[in-house]
Amino acid sequence: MAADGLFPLPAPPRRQLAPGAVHVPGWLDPPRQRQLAAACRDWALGPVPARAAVLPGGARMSVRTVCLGWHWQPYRYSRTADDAGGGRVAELPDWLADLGRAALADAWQDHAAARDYRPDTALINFYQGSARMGMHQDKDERSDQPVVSFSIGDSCLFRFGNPDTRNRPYTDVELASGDVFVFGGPSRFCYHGVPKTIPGTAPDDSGHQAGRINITLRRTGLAD
Ligand SMILES: O=C(O)CCC(=O)C(=O)O
Ligand SMILES: [Fe+2]
Repeated sequence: MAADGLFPLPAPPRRQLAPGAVHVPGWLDPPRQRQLAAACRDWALGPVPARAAVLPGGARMSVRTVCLGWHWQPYRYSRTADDAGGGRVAELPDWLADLGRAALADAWQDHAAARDYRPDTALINFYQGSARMGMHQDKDERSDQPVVSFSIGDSCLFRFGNPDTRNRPYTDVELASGDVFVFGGPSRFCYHGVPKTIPGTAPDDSGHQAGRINITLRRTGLAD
C-alpha cells in the first residue's frame, strides 16, 4: 500500500515478472491515453520528424521513432537528430517525467525510489502493420535508472528475457492500451522485444486507432 498520503491507496493490480520488472495493466485511464496519443502524434511531426532508424548493418527498423530530450539513433544519443534532418529534439516535458515517476511509484510500490527517478529522454515508437522489435538491451544509457514504458492503441506481445542472452528464458506478456511496464534494478539490462502487435485491438476510447504507440522514459546520464 502507498503510505504517502493521509489514507493508504490500494495497490494497483500488478505482476512482477522478475525483481524490478513489473507490469501494471490499465494504469493510464482513457483520457490520459488520448492525451498521450495526441501529444505523440504532434511530436512525430517535428521539430524532428518520426523516422524508421537505420541499423549499422544497413537494415531499417520497422517501427518509426521520435525522441524527446535526447535523440537516439542506433546506438547513441545526441541533442540533434543527425540521422533525421539535423534538428534539435523537443524538450522532455515535466508532466511526462512526473507521469513516469508516478507510474514507477505504483509499479514498485516504492515512493523513495520513485522520487529519485529523473528521466531525461523519451523514445516514442509507432508500430503499424507488421512492425516489430527484435530482442535487444536498452544499454546506450550511462545510468541504471529504470525504464518506464507506456502503451497506447493496439495490444502487442512483449517478450521480457534475461540479462545474459537474447534467448530463453523469457516471459511473454500482452501489453494493452493503458498498460505500464517498468524494468529496473536487477532487470534494467534484460533483453526484451516486441515479436508482434495485434491489429484491431485498440479500444475505441484509447485515442489511437492506427496501430500501437509505445513511450519509454529513461535516464541517459549524459550531459551537454
Ligand atoms: O514497444 C515496446 O513495448 C518496447 C520498446 C523498446 O523496447 C524500445 O524502444 O527500446
Ligand atoms: Fe528497449
